Amino acid sequence: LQAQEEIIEMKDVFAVKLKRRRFAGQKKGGTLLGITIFKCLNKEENKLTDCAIHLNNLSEDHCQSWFRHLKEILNGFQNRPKSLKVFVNPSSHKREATNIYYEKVAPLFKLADIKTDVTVTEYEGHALSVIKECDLQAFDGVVCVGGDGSVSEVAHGLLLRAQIDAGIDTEYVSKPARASVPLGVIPAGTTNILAHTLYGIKHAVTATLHIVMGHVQAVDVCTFSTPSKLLRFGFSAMFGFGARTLALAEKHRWMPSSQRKDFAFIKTLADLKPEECELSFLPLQILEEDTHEKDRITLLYLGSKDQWQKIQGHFLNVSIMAIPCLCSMAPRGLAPNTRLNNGSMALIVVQNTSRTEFIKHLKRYSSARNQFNFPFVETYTVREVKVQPRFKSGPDAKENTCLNAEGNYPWNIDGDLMKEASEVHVR
Ligand SMILES: Nc1ncnc2c1ncn2[C@@H]1O[C@H](COP(=O)(O)OP(=O)(O)OP(=O)(O)O)[C@@H](O)[C@H]1O
Repeated sequence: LQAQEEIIEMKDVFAVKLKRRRFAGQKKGGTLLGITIFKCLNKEENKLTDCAIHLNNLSEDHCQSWFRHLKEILNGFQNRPKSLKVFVNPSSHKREATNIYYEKVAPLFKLADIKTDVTVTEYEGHALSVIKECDLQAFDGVVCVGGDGSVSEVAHGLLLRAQIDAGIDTEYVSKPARASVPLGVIPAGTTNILAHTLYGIKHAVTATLHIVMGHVQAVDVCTFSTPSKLLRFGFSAMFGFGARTLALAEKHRWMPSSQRKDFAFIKTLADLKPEECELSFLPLQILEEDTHEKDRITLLYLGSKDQWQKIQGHFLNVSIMAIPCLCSMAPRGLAPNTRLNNGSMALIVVQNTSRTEFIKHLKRYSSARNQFNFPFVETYTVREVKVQPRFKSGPDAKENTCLNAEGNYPWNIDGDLMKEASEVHVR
């Protein structure tokens, strides 16, 4: 019999336990059998899973000394969290976030000896109010179990708290302070664009293991403001079709969520209308070599810095995205021409066109073909954008069904509906 040698790298290990034989119901004691090492395994592309390796040895001294030694090495990994503040949204998707947390996430946190303080949110805005008040310094990170709406509420809360702690006026934030702790995202919602974009996959165990292993990824985030005040922090926004669809879906909250979204999508497509507005943007200077994918049209401004550009017209949709926004409908992303932390945003402008052409453009998001390769689509790499809708008066205004009585225009910010009458400045 030939002994097989296997190497386990400690950087992949996240827990070690003494293994004992116990009878059913027995909590303490038991015959020592050896030690068990828990490691994080990269099973397939982007997917992480945990696996247990049992090392059998009947000597108590031997096992205790190995256990202590391995524990010491694990405690030396400074980037791994020891204490986490967790928010679970029980109403996400089909109400399975609580189950996902207690069945898939919490056992791995326990195994890795991570202390948790869990808030199961009771209403919209609950996580935000807890973050404003809680002792964030007591935690190494915040974890959100839910969909994009929950994550963006928590991200907004963390950034708002960072401004307050840094003594910055939250009415108008010109140079935002960074969040003091990282945010972990466990996908459990209807849309999970943030988790999918961060981890390349929508998978709760993968997300948990990234958190346990202390993997930290810097992510670009934007401020959305009117000329007079900060509206919120966020990662992506849509104005026009993407926002009208959300506004209509929100009006039909009584429908089951996927049915509501399909209905709103089809109805908005049937009533397709352009928005008249003026877009001003500050292009980012990028070197030619940075445009990797040749098949994507990215208009790069190599001209002088700090020069605002303006386009006016009738637009079916305007997307402003600081991250690529991967989802099942768009596996390469809604904005594949930006990166998670390249300090820029993708501005994607869809000019008015026929419904048939617009559908062709939308269909390409799920195919391998370039969704921007149409004469009516323009993409820009920008640092700032201002969107100024042109308010219609007279009979035209009535036709504009998504405008409410106050003349507010809908915005889709990270899947949350926001209504604004004035210019919105994204930075
Ligand atoms: N207990 C609660 N009841 C109702 N809403 C809540 C509760 N807790 C949090 N929320 C709010 O629910 C919203 C949607 O949550 P989330 O995005 O996690 O779920 P979702 O299923 O992806 O949502 P959606 O159906 O909007 O796509 C968030 O804005 C959050 O603030």
